[in-house]
Amino acid sequence: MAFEREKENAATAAIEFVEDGMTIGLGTGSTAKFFVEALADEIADGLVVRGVPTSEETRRLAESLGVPLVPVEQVDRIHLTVDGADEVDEHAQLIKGGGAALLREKIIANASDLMVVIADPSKQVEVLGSFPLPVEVTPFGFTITAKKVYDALKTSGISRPRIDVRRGSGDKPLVTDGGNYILDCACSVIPDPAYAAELLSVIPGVVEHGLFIGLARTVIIGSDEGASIFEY
Ligand SMILES: O=C[C@H](O)[C@H](O)[C@H](O)COP(=O)(O)O
Repeated sequence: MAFEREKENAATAAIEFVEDGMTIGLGTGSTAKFFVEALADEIADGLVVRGVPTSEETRRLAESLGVPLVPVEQVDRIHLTVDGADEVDEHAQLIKGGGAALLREKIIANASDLMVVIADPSKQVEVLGSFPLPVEVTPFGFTITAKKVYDALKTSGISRPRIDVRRGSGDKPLVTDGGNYILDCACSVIPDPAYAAELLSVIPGVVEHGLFIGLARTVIIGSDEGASIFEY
């Protein structure tokens, strides 16, 4: 797998943001996995924290590693969330959802005192959009919703968006943890992510989109030797 060392170094560096007694949002994906593993090592050494997983995949991983979890309904404060990203630009705006976990990830990140993004250098971009933007939609009426998503992306300045329903096993639409579908929107360039986010958010049938604007305050980029930390 590419960039494993860089991902692991970014994840390990994020441990410095963890303090005893914290409730921590646990992100999803191959980079977040390294963080959950690093956290499990700290817990084995005596750290006392509780995790709130952002996907069933992360819940299973955390349970298998002995990371104590708290049901999201019982959480009154999340001190920190550490999560990966598919793209991060120089304003800490993100595309997320490559692993179909964007809805829970955004709920938890938005509820956290601090969101720390961990990534390898391949995720850094000048302008968001090379990675197809995931948009989570309700199965009911999803073809209608897809047309509205197309119109919204055009209005936001994307010249020729291309939208595909993400497929899972047996070529059926992939179903998220929340029971929804994902539209992958190839945009090439998203000239105004905040405007695109605003337009997508008001479409009936759109449950959530993968643009994370104004949520990440810290970005950690791993390298072969260590990691660089950027504060916003
Ligand atoms: O839905 C998945 C998440 O947004 C992931 O955090 C994102 O896709 C990055 O994953 P990875 O660290 O595997 O590249």
